[in-house]
Amino acid sequence: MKQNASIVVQELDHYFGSGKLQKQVLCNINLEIASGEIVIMTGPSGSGKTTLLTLIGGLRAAQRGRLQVVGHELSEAKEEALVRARRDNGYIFQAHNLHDSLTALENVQMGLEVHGRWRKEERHQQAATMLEKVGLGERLHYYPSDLSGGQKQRVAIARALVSHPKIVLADEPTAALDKKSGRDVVEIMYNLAKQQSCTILLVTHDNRILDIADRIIYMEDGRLSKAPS
Ligand SMILES: Nc1ncnc2c1ncn2[C@@H]1O[C@H](COP(=O)(O)OP(=O)(O)OP(=O)(O)O)[C@@H](O)[C@H]1O
Repeated sequence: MKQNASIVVQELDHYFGSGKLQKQVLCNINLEIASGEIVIMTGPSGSGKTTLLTLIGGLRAAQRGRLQVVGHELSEAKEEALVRARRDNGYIFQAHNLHDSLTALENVQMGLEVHGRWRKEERHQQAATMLEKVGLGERLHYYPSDLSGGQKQRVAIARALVSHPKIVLADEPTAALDKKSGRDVVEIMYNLAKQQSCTILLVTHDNRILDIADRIIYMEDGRLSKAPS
């Protein structure tokens, strides 16, 4: 194991269902991601990418194998430990998952509230600064319904990164966006992550953004393999 590894996965298997309906979706996954590394995971639909991402994020419990994320052992973690581990990560999904009844500023502040670490004025200030960094300084009080798809995804990025997480997990962050907005969104995410030395694991089918990766990994039939050239 490398000393500065922020994600270590060893001999990880995962199954859905039980009995005759049991289906293995991850087989013997071994993966190390260094701190600050930006890794893109590609592969056919249904190959297990989201399942691996959710296991690493502590969004579901690992069944077999070893999973260590920023020093936390998740393989045998109880629910409370998974909840704590989840708080330490930033998440960006295809559907931005913003609260429609909250403004951009309030949505980003929620990324800080879960930590209970900052006072209200600090949360306000940090969220506003983050929205300025993603180019939405003029839209702090807009509701998601008044923002474009790319702008909503930029709010989601600000929310994911405002607490300076060590890891950001992103699942198809550009899928709902046109080429230009998709590109803008990943470049903003890339620049912020590099400034904050944040590790990113990003799942995508979008070939147009592969160049932002330090490394590309490929999943096929539940196994990690070399990407086809
Ligand atoms: N909650 C679940 N219960 C049962 N089977 C599931 C569940 N979630 C995923 N699967 C199955 O596990 C396999 C892997 O799914 P997963 O979503 O991880 O693939 P993926 O590579 O992310 O696909 P896509 O690129 O389409 O998002 C698929 O066959 C899927 O149908």
